[in-house]
Amino acid sequence: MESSQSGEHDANNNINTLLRAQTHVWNHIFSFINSMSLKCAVDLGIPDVIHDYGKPMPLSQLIASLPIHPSKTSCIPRLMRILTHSGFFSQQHNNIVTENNEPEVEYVLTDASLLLLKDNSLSMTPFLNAMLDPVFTKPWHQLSTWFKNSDLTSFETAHGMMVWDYACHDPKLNHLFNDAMATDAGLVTAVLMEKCKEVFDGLESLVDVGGGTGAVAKAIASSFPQLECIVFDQPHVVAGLQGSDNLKYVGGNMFEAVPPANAILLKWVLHDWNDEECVNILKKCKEAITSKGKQGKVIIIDMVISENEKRDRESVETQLFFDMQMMVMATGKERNEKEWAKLIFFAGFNNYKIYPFLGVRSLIEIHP
Ligand SMILES: C[S@@+](CC[C@H](N)C(=O)[O-])C[C@H]1O[C@@H](n2cnc3c(N)ncnc32)[C@H](O)[C@@H]1O
Repeated sequence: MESSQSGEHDANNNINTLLRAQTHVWNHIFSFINSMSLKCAVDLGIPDVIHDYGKPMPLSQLIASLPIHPSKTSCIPRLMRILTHSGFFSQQHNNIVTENNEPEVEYVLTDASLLLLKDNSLSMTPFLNAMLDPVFTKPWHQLSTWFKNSDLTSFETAHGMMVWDYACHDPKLNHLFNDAMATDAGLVTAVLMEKCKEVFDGLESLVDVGGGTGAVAKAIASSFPQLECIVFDQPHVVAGLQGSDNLKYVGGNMFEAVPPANAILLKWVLHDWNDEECVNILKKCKEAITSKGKQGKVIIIDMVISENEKRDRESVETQLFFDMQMMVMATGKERNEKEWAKLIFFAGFNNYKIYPFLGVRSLIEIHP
């Protein structure tokens, strides 16, 4: 009797384990539904519509305000349900009833959807638009093919050229990508000014290498009016951009030469490149440093991957996502401290200091 009961118990356990495993597999197969539902809500302007309403927005008002076909109205609650589940909206129940006397839900924004508002200076919408553009999602379908061929990146397998060449030849992608990068500047510079302003103290000149359209350098130049800033990037990226009194744009190739300055900033640049390429970039930066002592430095802003369980699960996942993104789109990777130290010393620098103040990223200061 006892053994038949324990046999039943084992069978139940087995079934539960299998059902849980099945759910796990389904959730991973369908992970893209999170990204695509979010993209749809942003395309429809849902965060802005709720924000402009100025108070918790009843579902019926939301539906009436959206540019959708009348046949789709019953689908909006379903879109809102998954995005509420994933933390982009939250629901309030204020005893409001619809015309049919049914309880009506009201929606408010969360911290995450505030970051998707069009007019928020920290808006991440351009980043979402670029990363979920078919040009950037197509290489994921080629990933296993890439593992079997000799192409440098899966992006190359999908598009026949490297991402930087694609951007050079396609002005639409060039803008999409540059705007995506610029969205990151506001938050990063706010944190820099708050938590490690001393890194910029005493500098007379700074070059932001791979500085894109200059969003970060502009913020630094306005916080430190005595600092001469240069945004250095590929010619097609900086073409036609206007500088200011203490900021100018220079086009060039960081593998050939970097304009001279006390300090060189490399934000979100080295993770695009493999170790050998990084050492070459760092050597060019070292040659460009004009100042001795603690003013002469390279300031790197990138991830330092955690080796142990110090980080929460969501941050670890973000770092792993970025690492895969660098493998698929470029020749780069996200690095742990040991890997950073190796690059830094190989390029001829003497020491480094990590400021872990930037969420999943860090500032690494290195001296010749
Ligand atoms: C990931 S983006 C980072 C942009 C910016 N630093 C930021 O954090 O928003 C990398 C930048 O490196 C630039 N880049 C790529 N190859 C380069 C080269 N050979 N010389 C100079 N810049 C280059 C790209 O044009 C792009 O703007």
